Amino acid sequence: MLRNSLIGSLRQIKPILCSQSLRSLSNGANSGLTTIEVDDKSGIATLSMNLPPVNTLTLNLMHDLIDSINQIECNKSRGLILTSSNDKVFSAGLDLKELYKPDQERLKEFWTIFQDLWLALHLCGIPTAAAINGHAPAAGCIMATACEYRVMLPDFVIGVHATRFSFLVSKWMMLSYQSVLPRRIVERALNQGKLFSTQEALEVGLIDEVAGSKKEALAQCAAFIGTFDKANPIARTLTKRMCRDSDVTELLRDRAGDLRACVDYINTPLFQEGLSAHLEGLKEKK
Ligand SMILES: CCCCC/C=C\C/C=C\C=C\CC(=O)SCCNC(=O)CCNC(=O)[C@H](O)C(C)(C)COP(=O)(O)OP(=O)(O)OC[C@H]1O[C@@H](n2cnc3c(N)ncnc32)[C@H](O)[C@@H]1OP(=O)(O)O
Repeated sequence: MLRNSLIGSLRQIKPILCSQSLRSLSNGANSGLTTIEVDDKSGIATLSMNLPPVNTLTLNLMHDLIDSINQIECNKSRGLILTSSNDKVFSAGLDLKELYKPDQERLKEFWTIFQDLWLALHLCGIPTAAAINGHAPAAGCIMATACEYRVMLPDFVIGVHATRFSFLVSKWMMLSYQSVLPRRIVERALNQGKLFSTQEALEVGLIDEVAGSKKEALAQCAAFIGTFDKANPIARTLTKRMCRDSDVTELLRDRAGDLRACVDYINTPLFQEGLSAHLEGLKEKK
């Protein structure tokens, strides 16, 4: 709903009628794979992904995330912190099972909702931060880079390691990475399929801070959100959207073309063989 209105005019204040009252953040029509907690004092909403074992981005989780982001925006929270209920994994990225020998219609739906999720995070009108309390590979990293600030716990990895399995990424996913890291580092990291340790991520600027615990990470994200207190919220939202306009336009100008290219690529033997080997590798780990 929100995303559609934004697609019409990126520069407009979101013209939505939010009828829910502040703090009545039920998870209504969604599958309950996310939870929202609003801090009464700060007004900041913490959005947790809660799909064991590793928060893979399934259709349902992505649907719930988009629904929750909309609810948080509608309820005029002061900011949004994205995190995980799992203490080892922020998100394992896209659900690989959806990409293996896929049903074609379902694959289209899957990729479209992934595009929607990226747009929802990118265009979220309120300040956003990611408390990365576990591993964040692939789309887990892309979600974090769509937020405005990242705080990560030690001894985890983050990055887009797609080339290790003969995967490609769409240009808008690369742009997300590139909005946080210098182009030369993105080019090298994407080509290498590099996963950065927490310390390496801090050194290159992929994350903004390291925290000793999840509680500290949430506090550091909240402190970041507090830095916008003096900004007019409408001016801030418009400025954020202006800053992100070219990346978002890259996807919006040809969503259907992106979908076609992805579906075509996912169906290639190169992709399917790489994915099969990757899934085997995950099984053999045990
Ligand atoms: C113009 C052209 C454009 C082309 C674009 C085309 C296509 C798109 C291509 C790529 C898109 C990339 C984006 C993605 O996000 S792809 C997803 C990549 N993610 C991964 O590779 C992560 C794999 N997982 C891990 O590395 C580990 O699980 C992790 C470090 C996250 C956690 O380790 P841990 O030891 O705690 O847990 P595991 O025992 O490994 O996992 C538990 C359980 O979960 C299963 N699983 C893990 N990750 C995934 C996943 N992403 N999808 C589905 N299932 C996953 C794992 O197999 C275990 O299952 P089981 O054995 O218990 O049944």
